[in-house]
Amino acid sequence: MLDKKLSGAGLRGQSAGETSLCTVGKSGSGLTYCGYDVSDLADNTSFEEVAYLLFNGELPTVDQLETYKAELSTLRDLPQLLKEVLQRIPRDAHPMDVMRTACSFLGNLEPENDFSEQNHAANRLLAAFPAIMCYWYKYSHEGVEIDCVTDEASIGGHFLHLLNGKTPSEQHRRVMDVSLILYAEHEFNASTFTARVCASTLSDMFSCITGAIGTLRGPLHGGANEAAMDMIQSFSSPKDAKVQMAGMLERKEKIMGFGHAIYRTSDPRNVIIKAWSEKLAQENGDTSLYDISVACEEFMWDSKKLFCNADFFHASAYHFMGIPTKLFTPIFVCSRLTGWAAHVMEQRSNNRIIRPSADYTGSEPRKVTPIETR
Ligand SMILES: CC(=O)SCCNC(=O)CCNC(=O)[C@H](O)C(C)(C)COP(=O)(O)OP(=O)(O)OC[C@H]1O[C@@H](n2cnc3c(N)ncnc32)[C@H](O)[C@@H]1OP(=O)(O)O
Ligand SMILES: O=C([O-])CC(=O)C(=O)O
Repeated sequence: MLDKKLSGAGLRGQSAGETSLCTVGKSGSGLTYCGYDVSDLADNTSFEEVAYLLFNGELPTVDQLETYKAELSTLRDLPQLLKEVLQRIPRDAHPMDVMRTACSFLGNLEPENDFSEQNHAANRLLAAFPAIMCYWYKYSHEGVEIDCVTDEASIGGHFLHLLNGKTPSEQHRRVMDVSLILYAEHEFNASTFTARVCASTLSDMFSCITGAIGTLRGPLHGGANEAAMDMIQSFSSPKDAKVQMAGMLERKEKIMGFGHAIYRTSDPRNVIIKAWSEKLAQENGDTSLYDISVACEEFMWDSKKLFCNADFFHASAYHFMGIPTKLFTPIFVCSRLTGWAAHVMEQRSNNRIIRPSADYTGSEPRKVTPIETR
């Protein structure tokens, strides 16, 4: 929204601390990680380089990257006890609940004993999340117990390989990589702030990340990409999309994948993932979903000056790669974990317990009346 107010409820516009990890919505450059523009990172780096950057403050050299990727590869497999827990989670469970439970359970099996283990804990989750998601999905939906290890060099390729049981195309690998880069970090968003609040009590990494997953789950945050997909699929044509969306706005319904708490006129990630969605549409011979998505974008801008956030064109891009809609938000977890963990480390490095105050709006002081006379 052009006249968006960066103040008021929801702590909007208030500084809640310092970070050297990210800027969001600063004039000139929309989104930066450790000083690098996200579009530069999306064009010229891999997700593992971005993870390294967020955890270490600098991009890796060739040798550092090779060592880091080799370390991550050794951390991909899941302990048998975790596989057994995943087998017991029903097919109709929400996949974000699966991620939340698995993260918490891994924290029981391999606890972070002290903060010197924080990088290992973060890397373990980063390496294991794709297998957690795919192991549960394939077991509960297809009765298949997958091997959690692949020879894929990248996390994005590893995920696609686990999901489809075969080597992904170069294009799909690259789209996953870009997607994971785009979702990696976003300053004091709701889930990251949750992680920092938890970290500020000196809790462990697994608790911080488990809390963050629960916060990302909601449709106003990470859950929007799935909700956007359901909506786009319910439209039969670009014209139908515009008619239906007009009705939704009239009924004051929120349209998922549009608007943002910080950006006012555009989300810098949208143009990047939209371009990939278009390429994938061409590859798939799609003649409706991409055009419908573009019609939604035009309609929302023309009627409400609301723009697509990162989630909107992720929906069609993931769909074109054959990813089931219910896994969209868990993929977001695989990526944002890097931002969450980096913020946990940053909070720990200069900590004071996060404990704001509230403006009281309740009743005046009063006396308890005996229960029989109330
Ligand atoms: C990765 C991410 O987490 S990105 C966000 C993903 N979430 C979504 O896509 C959900 C849909 N979007 C929204 O609900 C909101 O835009 C949020 C939660 C992202 C931001 O919320 P806010 O900062 O409160 O929004 P903002 O101040 O811009 O809202 C201004 C007005 O636009 C309306 N508005 C904002 N977004 C939308 C939307 N997607 N559909 C319809 N109306 C909207 C608000 O209802 C509000 O109207 P009002 O003044 O009549 O109450
Ligand atoms: O910053 C926010 O409020 C939401 C978010 O995480 C993102 O857009 O990636």
